[in-house]
Amino acid sequence: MAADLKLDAGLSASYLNEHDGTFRIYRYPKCARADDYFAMEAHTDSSVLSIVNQDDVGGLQVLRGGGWSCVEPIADTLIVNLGDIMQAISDDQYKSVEHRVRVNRSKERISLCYFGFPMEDGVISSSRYREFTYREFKEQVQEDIKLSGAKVGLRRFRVNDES
Ligand SMILES: O=C(O)CCC(=O)C(=O)O
Ligand SMILES: [Fe+2]
Repeated sequence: MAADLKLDAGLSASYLNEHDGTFRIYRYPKCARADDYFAMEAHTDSSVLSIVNQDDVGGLQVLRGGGWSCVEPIADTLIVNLGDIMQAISDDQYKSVEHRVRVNRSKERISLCYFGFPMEDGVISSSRYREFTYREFKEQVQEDIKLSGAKVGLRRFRVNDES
């Protein structure tokens, strides 16, 4: 992808530095009222990319063509989701995928997720968004969640978007 986007070595290192990743383990308990709740509400990741290792229970869904598609578990297979920063550095060529996790009625689900983040103070340059650092992006996301209860994300930084 770095080659496709013609990023030089310096930019590749700043956007996807091997020291700027977070690893999370999730346990989603089973729930009899699986139709009433989401295990994780719809969102995009703030990462460059996210790598998910899900077990065989399923529940991850991605928004595709206006509808939600299930990401069926495939043994020994990782899922790579693109995040907001990849969308920005690719000038919207690659899209940050909206996804959510459904609750399972009878089985708990375990997933292992790795999030690759850019360097905190590396400047993200794009023709579609004003220049920002990942630190700024993260702080803005937190502020929006605090004020309105929801992430606004990249739209905040879009050139010519006052919302
Ligand atoms: O557990 C999963 O499969 C996805 C988790 C996720 O989307 C997230 O942590 O951002
Ligand atoms: Fe996510």
